[in-house]
Amino acid sequence: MNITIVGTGYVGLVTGTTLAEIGNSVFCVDIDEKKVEGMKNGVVPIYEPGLEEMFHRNIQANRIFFTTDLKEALDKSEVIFLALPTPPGEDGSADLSYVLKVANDIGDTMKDYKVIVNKSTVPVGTADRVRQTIASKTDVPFDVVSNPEFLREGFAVEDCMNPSRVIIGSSSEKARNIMAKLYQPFTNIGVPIINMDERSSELTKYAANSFLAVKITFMNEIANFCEKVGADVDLVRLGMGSDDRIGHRFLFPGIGYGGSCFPKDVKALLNSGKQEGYDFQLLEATESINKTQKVILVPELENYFGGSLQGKKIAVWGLAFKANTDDIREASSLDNIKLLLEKGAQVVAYDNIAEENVKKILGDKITFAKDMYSALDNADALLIATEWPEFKNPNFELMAEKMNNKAIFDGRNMFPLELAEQNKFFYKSIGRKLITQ
Ligand SMILES: NC(=O)c1ccc[n+]([C@@H]2O[C@H](COP(=O)([O-])OP(=O)(O)OC[C@H]3O[C@@H](n4cnc5c(N)ncnc54)[C@H](O)[C@@H]3O)[C@@H](O)[C@H]2O)c1
Ligand SMILES: O=c1ccn([C@@H]2O[C@H](COP(=O)(O)OP(=O)(O)O[C@H]3O[C@H](CO)[C@@H](O)[C@H](O)[C@H]3O)[C@@H](O)[C@H]2O)c(=O)[nH]1
Repeated sequence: MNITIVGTGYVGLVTGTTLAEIGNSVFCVDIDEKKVEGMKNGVVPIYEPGLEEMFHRNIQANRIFFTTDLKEALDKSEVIFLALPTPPGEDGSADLSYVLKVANDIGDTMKDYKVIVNKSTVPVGTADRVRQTIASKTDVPFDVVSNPEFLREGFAVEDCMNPSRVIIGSSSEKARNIMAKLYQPFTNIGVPIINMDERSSELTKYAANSFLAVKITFMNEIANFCEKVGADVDLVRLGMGSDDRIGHRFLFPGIGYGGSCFPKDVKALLNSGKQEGYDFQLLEATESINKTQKVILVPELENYFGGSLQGKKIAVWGLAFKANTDDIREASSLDNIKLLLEKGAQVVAYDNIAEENVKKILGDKITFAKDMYSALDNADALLIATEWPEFKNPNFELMAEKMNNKAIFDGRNMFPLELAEQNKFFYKSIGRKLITQ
């Protein structure tokens, strides 16, 4: 099939590359000229495990193309995916200007029947607005489909190649048949297609993300309470998760959830609720708890240093909002660094993959170390903000040699408490206690 993808970010580029991988011809459109030029020259603009190899393979096979010209791509394709940003506006509502602008441009240029498939995360009713926008510009027939994306950053290629389900929100049988044909290589391997109306499909995406944000937040509260009552969250987590109605996933406590999706989507659903006169109290609480949780270790650091962080040198391991990505949107590391700087501390950070993105916003306010150990030179404490695997089994002897103080504040519960104790480190993690029997 010939496909256009509008927007080549995490969703668009990975969707485009994987659809090319299964044999389609894919035309990727972006307004960012530099990005498009780079991709034409083989530069992958984001970090996603497995993407680079697949990207080059499909360029070589002449199955994926890049352009800034929407019209050129539209003329060649029957199915048009929208993978455009829907960032939060000032009131938290999803900003639909990118999606509606492209809908408008499609209406202006479309010459024959198209299926417009929205992959962006959008509030209920957006498919209707896209339909109205296009219809106001043209008499050419078309259909609009809601097809929310559930990929996780860091596993985007794996998730796109092995989706848990494909949601198709459409009232048009013709469009549903085209989508079924497009996704047939996945249904073939047992992935269910769930057909529904556009509104239910749009809400499914917000409901799924908000539920996961609530699940994490609930566990963060349990972890905080564990500390009050002398329980260990790792054991509670295992005990709870073994009930398959609960499951083990997304029960890991830490310094809050971040990323480009959970914070934004919780806000957007809250805002949609308000517009309909519905008060999502659970989401209100989730948002507020997460804000506090993100910086919950800063007061601990202050206490450790007798109340002031003035002049203290704090090493931060990990800047990305989670491991295996260069994405720093709403990363807990940034909230912590901002607060540490406000409190007069100096920050030396280490994250090879996300460093460049942080430099763009923090510039010379902090310094960057070339490896995890040199970040510790004369550091008064270490704060771990991202669960990069390389932090799992560090060389404690080397750490002790480099640091002024043997103090670790671990926002991602990276290693067993026993390990820190054996190495005589002060070690504060989230909701755990040393079990000695
Ligand atoms: N990142 C994720 O993990 C993820 C997962 C599922 C769903 N989503 C949703 O998918 C959507 C896209 O997210 P993303 O993270 O890929 O965004 P992104 O910001 O990484 O990428 C968006 C791309 O769209 C381009 N763009 C903007 N206006 C354009 C226009 N008029 N024409 C062509 N290109 C244009 C931008 O230049 C950018 O390259 C959002 O609604 C998001 O909520 C994201
Ligand atoms: O047990 C857990 C699991 C995750 N997190 C945090 O939650 C955030 C989000 O993690 P994750 O869901 O793995 O990353 P995303 O790439 O943001 O993916 C989410 O958001 C995407 C965008 O909508 C959806 O497509 C995915 O299904 C959904 O998992 C990160 O800050 C993690 O550190 C925890 O604190 N504890």
